[in-house]
Amino acid sequence: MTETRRLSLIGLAALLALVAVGAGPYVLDTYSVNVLTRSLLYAAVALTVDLLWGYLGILTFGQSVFFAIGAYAAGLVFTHLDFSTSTAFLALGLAVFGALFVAAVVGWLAFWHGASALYASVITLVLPIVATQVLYSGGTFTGSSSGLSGFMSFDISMEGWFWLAGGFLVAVTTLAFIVVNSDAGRLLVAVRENEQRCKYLGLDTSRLKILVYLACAVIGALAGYIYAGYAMVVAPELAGFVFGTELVIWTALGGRGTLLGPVFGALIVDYESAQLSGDYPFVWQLIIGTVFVLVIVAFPRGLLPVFVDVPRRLIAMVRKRPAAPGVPVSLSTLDASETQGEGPGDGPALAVEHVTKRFGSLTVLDGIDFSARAGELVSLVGPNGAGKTTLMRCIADGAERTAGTIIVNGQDIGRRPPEHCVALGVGRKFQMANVFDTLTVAQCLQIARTRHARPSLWRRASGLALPEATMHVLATTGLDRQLSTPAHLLSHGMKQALELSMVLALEPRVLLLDEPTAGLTKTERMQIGGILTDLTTRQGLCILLVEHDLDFVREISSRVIVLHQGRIVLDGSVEEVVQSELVKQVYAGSGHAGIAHQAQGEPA
Ligand SMILES: Nc1ncnc2c1ncn2[C@@H]1O[C@H](COP(=O)(O)OP(=O)(O)OP(=O)(O)O)[C@@H](O)[C@H]1O
Repeated sequence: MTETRRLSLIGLAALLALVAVGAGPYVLDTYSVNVLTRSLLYAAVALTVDLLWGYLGILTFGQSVFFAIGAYAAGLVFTHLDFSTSTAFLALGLAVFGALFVAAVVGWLAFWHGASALYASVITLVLPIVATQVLYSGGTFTGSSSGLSGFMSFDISMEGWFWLAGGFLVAVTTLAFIVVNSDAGRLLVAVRENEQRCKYLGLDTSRLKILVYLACAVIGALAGYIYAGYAMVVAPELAGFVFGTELVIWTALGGRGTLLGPVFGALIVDYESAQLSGDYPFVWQLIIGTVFVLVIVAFPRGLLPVFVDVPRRLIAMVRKRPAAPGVPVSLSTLDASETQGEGPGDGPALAVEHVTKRFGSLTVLDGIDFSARAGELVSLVGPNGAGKTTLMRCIADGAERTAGTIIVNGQDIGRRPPEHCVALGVGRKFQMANVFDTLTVAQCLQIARTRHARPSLWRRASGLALPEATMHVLATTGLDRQLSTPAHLLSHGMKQALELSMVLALEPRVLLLDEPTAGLTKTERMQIGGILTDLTTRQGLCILLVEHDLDFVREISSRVIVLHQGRIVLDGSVEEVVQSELVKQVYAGSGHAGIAHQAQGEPA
């Protein structure tokens, strides 16, 4: 399907939804129109819970607070300053800026560098409790536990409020649908799936989370503002933990990560709750709770995925092949002039000076000193626990080391986080293949190019230009024929190759590879060896390689550094290392006789 056709279909669906909203007051009774107006606004807030939880992986109980900020901005202004056109705009401004201010403070606290998802959830859990207490203690200003009522509002009919609430919901849902399905929206899934990989691809995930959180806060506040105008009553319960949790329940019930699921979940459950609370005032909550438990036990992904998956599987069975996820992407090679060619000049590409790393009283690295030039492949070998991976971590993340200096391309990395080290030219491949499992090969590569090619907020690109080094890996390993394959279906070797391609797509000048051949077949090892040699000799990359396969090290290294108990015991040519008595003792002493055996011509 072409992009134009896809966007036209979304537009058509939005138009049909607007027609349904327009027809609502003519086919529904007055009671239903009244209740559904509230449900439509609640559904818009449930949508923000889905964006944060379903797409970004942040379980939040605090979205009720932003709804209440919008509602109270209107309630307070219309109560204390009377209603007029100017006070209506004042209240709207207060709603938006109040929500932005609170979201900025909470977002900064919840998503600062290094904060875990649990930490963010706890903060959003505390938020409604604090907000409710503030409203309770506001005396006559906030109306305390009774809230505010009896204020004047917009002169709009009940049908008008229904259309306004419905139009608002259709607008935010359509917008959210377009954004989450765009190239930029895919970043949300990438962060949810593997935030660490995102950071090491140079993406500022904290900033992305805060931006989405701010947008969700504004949507919640606007819904609250409309609610106050229509209901003409606001109460502390709007900011409460119970409402915040209900939003999460509606999202889970409808199907998180689907947008439409939470919208319908909120509409149906809120509307039915209103009906049941009238018909069965003492047991309605028990009925709703029981249904929720049954649905979640039977359909852990919620209801919408069930309705969507069944027809999708039937179509796939008829076609006798699964539908390929995402649009087909065609690859092209970036022109050499378009790639970042900045090297370190005459100096070393990487300089490690007196680097020390301690975990409490345990010193894992002790005064490491070495440098490496562009075009050099330096292998880091040593027994298990020598500190090789820790040294890689210190080079790729400025916050890791305890002391010492690391200079990349002539620039001190200081205490910079991984995403900033990427900008200096560091690319890190992890020991275990670290990719985005639910995304396709092409989508993983698109995410890796985000730093260089800003993704669209509404379109999905059908072409992807990659640096020559990445194209070389894709062609050599055959990954270029599997662009539509989800990463979790790839073999171990292909996943390793994909991660290497992603790191090379960053156009690094210093490439850190932690056991890239672990678990690979002999053929795959030879392929990777050829690629690494090519990267150093032809592309001029500086590669630091951690490797246990000493045959492999011998074949491709320009230099070998031997680490033992956190210190460099030898830094020399392959032959020097192989001949070294000290190195033989290091390996023999630790039970790893690899180098010692090889020096005597025996297989490792
Ligand atoms: N987070 C941590 N807390 C405490 N000790 C740690 C931590 N991470 C690593 N270590 C210790 O640091 C030492 C070096 O670990 P590291 O993983 O760097 O070794 P390595 O040379 O890469 O080993 P291998 O070849 O087995 O991967 C080990 O003794 C390890 O137990």
